Amino acid sequence: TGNQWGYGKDDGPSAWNKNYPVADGDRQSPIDILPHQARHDPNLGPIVLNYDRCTSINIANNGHSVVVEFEDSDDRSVIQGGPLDNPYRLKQFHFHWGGKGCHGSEHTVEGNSYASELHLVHWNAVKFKTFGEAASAPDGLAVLGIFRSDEHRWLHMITDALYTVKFKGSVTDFKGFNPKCLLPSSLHYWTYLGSLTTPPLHESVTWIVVKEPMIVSEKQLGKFRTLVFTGEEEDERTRMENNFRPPQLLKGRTVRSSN
Ligand SMILES: Cc1ccn(O)c(=O)c1
Ligand SMILES: [Zn+2]
Repeated sequence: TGNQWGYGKDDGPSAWNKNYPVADGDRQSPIDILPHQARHDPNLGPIVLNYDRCTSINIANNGHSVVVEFEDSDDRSVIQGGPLDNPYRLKQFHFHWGGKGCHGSEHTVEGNSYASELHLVHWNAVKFKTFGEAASAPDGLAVLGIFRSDEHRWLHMITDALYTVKFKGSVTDFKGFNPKCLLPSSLHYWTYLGSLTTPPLHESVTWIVVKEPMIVSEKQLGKFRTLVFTGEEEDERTRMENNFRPPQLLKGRTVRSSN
């Protein structure tokens, strides 16, 4: 009904263009990254993350993923540098993952998927007044994508909280979590202009995909699969997994690489 979408056979990525024609647009995400065809750009400086004063608020199951929201009423936690012309405020982070052990990342590298992908979503509060306004503007969002391949010491803080958000619509407090602990040591990256990977698929994202994957264990990934897409009040329990969109056409875009 209406703008209802999901990852199933009938409401999944191949059906999204019915309600969201931009799905067939010229800067859609994710993409398959070909490192040897990425243009090394010496002008691309390092990514700078100022998360030390970030304020996490809650963790929620929104029926598509598990999301940790942050206080974004000021510039307390921002990403800047790299391809970005100004600081972008951290709004939320969430994950995409696969079924039992198989692929699950959204971006792929030379056709290879990782088990999962973390997205840290930021918005351009210099140019726009609200996240909603930024989300539909070409330079409105910056999403940091981090591949997740096998045991991560800090991830237990997330996986230990997942049982509290098993059902769609559940929200619990999640304070004092700094997502910097989820990042790999080196922040070398690929960057390109793309879109949200879920409806409404706005072509508003400057993607910054970190090359080095973070390590999570199969056990930890298994805990993400204890979540369900459906609400507690619904009778069926549809396990939350394979909530990723496959790679989209590059359509002439250039992918740049930091050093
Ligand atoms: C804003 C937004 C919404 C969904 N997803 O998957 C994203 O990566 C970013
Ligand atoms: Zn995402």
